[in-house]
Amino acid sequence: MNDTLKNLYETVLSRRDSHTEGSYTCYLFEQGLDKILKKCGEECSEVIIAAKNGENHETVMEISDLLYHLMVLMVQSGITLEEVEAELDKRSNKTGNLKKFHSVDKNS
Ligand SMILES: N=c1c2ncn([C@@H]3O[C@H](COP(=O)(O)OP(=O)(O)OP(=O)(O)O)[C@@H](O)[C@H]3O)c2ncn1[C@@H]1O[C@H](COP(=O)(O)O)[C@@H](O)[C@H]1O
Repeated sequence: MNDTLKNLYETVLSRRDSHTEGSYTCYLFEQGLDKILKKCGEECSEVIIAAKNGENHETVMEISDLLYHLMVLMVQSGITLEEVEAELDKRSNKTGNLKKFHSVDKNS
């Protein structure tokens, strides 16, 4: 991914404090958290439907939409990309997670 997500995050962050004409990101920030969450939910559902239908090109498009809207949610909530990366790095040090998840499934 190189710096793609980082660059996207930086663009979204810069939009939060600007009033760029015609910017969809500015529109989302103006609408607020409920709108951003609604879009995250919609895009998530669209990923599921596209994947279920085996439409890989469409799924890539929807995953990209979802990642973008998650970036907007992160900026809105004051969550940095570094925080997510740190959590993923922490998890990468731990393997053999199957048993834990399996026992959770059994109890649900
Ligand atoms: N990655 C994206 C991106 N992905 C999706 N979208 C927009 O997300 C919207 C979602 O489409 P929908 O049909 O679901 O929603 P809609 O009906 O248009 O709008 P709603 O009323 O439902 O909110 C579309 O308008 C897309 O253009 C994005 N808009 C912006 N970016 C990035 O943000 C940057 C800045 O964009 P602006 O803020 O528009 O300048 C861009 O250069 C991109 O890097």
